[in-house]
Amino acid sequence: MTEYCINDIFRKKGDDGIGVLEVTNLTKYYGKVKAVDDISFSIERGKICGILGPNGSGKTTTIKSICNLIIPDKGTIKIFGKDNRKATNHISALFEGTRNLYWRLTPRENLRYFAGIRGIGGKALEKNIDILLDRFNLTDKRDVMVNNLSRGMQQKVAIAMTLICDTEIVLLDEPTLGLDVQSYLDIKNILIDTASNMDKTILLSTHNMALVQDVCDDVVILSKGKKVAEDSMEKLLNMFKSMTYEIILAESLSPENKEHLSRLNYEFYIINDGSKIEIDIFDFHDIYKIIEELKNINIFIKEIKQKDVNFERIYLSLTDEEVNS
Ligand SMILES: Nc1ncnc2c1ncn2[C@@H]1O[C@H](COP(=O)(O)OP(=O)(O)OP(=O)(O)O)[C@@H](O)[C@H]1O
Repeated sequence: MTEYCINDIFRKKGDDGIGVLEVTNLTKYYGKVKAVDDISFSIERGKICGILGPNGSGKTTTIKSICNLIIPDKGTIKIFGKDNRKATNHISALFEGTRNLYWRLTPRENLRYFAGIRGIGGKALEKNIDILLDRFNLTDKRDVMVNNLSRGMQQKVAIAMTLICDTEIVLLDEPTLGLDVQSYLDIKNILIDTASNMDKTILLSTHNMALVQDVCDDVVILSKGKKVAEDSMEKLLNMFKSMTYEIILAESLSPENKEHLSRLNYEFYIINDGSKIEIDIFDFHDIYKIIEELKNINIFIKEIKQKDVNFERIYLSLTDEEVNS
């Protein structure tokens, strides 16, 4: 067994901009189903990248290909420039919640066992287990059987397992599924802290758009096996901010008026029982056309303002766009 040789598991991040993970033209068929269709993307060191998409869009297939659990039909995956099949020691992964845990072991024993599988042991490991458990607020639970911990605590132990081997890349599939608000906030903060203070590069698959907006630096969006977007969170939010308007009406829309609006070729969101409309436009002139349409059906506008957009709206817009095209 090798001595755990990390001097400072919580070292500061450095060398931003290095391409840690590069996926190029990844394609995978299951029989006749093209699960992943010519996807390329890359992630920089120390960043959290969200891989998102509707059910069946190819996220798990992509993540499992990166871990070398699935052999793709086409494409390459490079970890620090090396073929991923020769670089699995740089990756830790968490799939399907807490399935990596042994229920009859304590958090400390789980972490020790998991590190042991990768040949890590010794006094330094014990010290790092303590540091990790402290960071996850689990010190007082370190000797309690995992079976007797709350769901949120179990999830935190499961995430800690992906960090104990100190791999540069951490892949997390739905890390906050089914958690209460406090556990969700704990894990959200741990993810941000992990990427920025532990120098980890995280690829995160989740359907929780609030989490994505809160923690991700970059996002890759898949739909039906194809990549439909790859950009920084900041750019996407800025881009869509200038295009989302809130229109407050003098009175609520009648069912006939709602139907009239639904027939127009715009993405309307009717709010507050019809007294407010939100709309995403892609051409600035459209806002004048919409004002005109509302005038034509005798709807008076109290106020129009540009709205802070949330990522969920962007996600729906990008994935719908692909579905409808
Ligand atoms: N082992 C398999 N055999 C056959 N088809 C599969 C297999 N695994 C996945 N698929 C198909 O491949 C496509 C992509 O599946 P994948 O699990 O990668 O999507 P996903 O985006 O992770 O979905 P979810 O959000 O539901 O987990 C789907 O059409 C799915 O039915």
